[in-house]
Amino acid sequence: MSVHIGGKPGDIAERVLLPGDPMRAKWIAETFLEDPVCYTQVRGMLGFTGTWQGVRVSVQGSGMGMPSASIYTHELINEYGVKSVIRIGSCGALAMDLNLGDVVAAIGSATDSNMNRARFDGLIDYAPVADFGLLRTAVDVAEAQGVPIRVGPILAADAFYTDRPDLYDALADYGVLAVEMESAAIYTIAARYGAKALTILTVSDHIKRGEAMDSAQREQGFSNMVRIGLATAIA
Ligand SMILES: O=P(O)(O)O[C@H]1O[C@H](CO)[C@@H](O)[C@H]1O
Ligand SMILES: O=c1cc[nH]c(=O)[nH]1
Repeated sequence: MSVHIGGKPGDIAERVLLPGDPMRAKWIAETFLEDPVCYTQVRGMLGFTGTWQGVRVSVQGSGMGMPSASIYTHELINEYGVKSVIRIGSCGALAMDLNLGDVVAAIGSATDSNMNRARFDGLIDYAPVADFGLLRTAVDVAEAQGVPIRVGPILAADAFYTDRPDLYDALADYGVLAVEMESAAIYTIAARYGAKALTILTVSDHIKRGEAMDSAQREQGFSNMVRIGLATAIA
């Protein structure tokens, strides 16, 4: 086991879906995977391995925010040999033409996190980006599944409750589609250690319009995103 994941070597597939919420990991495993086995419950951050369409896939909760997601991404890649991580998350939309339930694929991730400034000594504004092959596959499988997918940049924010909504307005002016809290760290760590990463999100809230999904909308919207994530992972 690693410091934060209880699985033995070999318990985790090379392809991992990474939802923030460990209960979403459980729901994905029980709803979509065949023969899911829970390999970790450390800190309640559940992880499962099973198969989808005959291919081994794991689903690992990563928690909220970049410090937490960094730990799981780092250990999955470096301790368990994971080759691709696909974040499956919720987000708050900034773009006015996005609606609740829409699926977004993050081509790149701006961030207010200090983690990359520390990495590059404050001298470089590193640009965390998706793996192009995974992104292209996700777009293709979404099209094949008949699910519209919006590709564009997002913001990975440290704070869920912001004191600076004016900055969100400014980012929207630059085409930033939505806000979540993990993608920049996942993209950076995957790049650093030679793995592939993609973030796929479902719009659970519209920040500018003050809208939020109800539970029925969440389930259907998240199902679309999970199917795209799984099909991308095994392609
Ligand atoms: O739905 P998840 O994957 O947790 O993602 C979003 O939801 C959490 C905030 O409610 C943050 O983790 C944010 O990134
Ligand atoms: O508004 C939102 C919704 C989901 N996740 C976020 O980080 N922000």
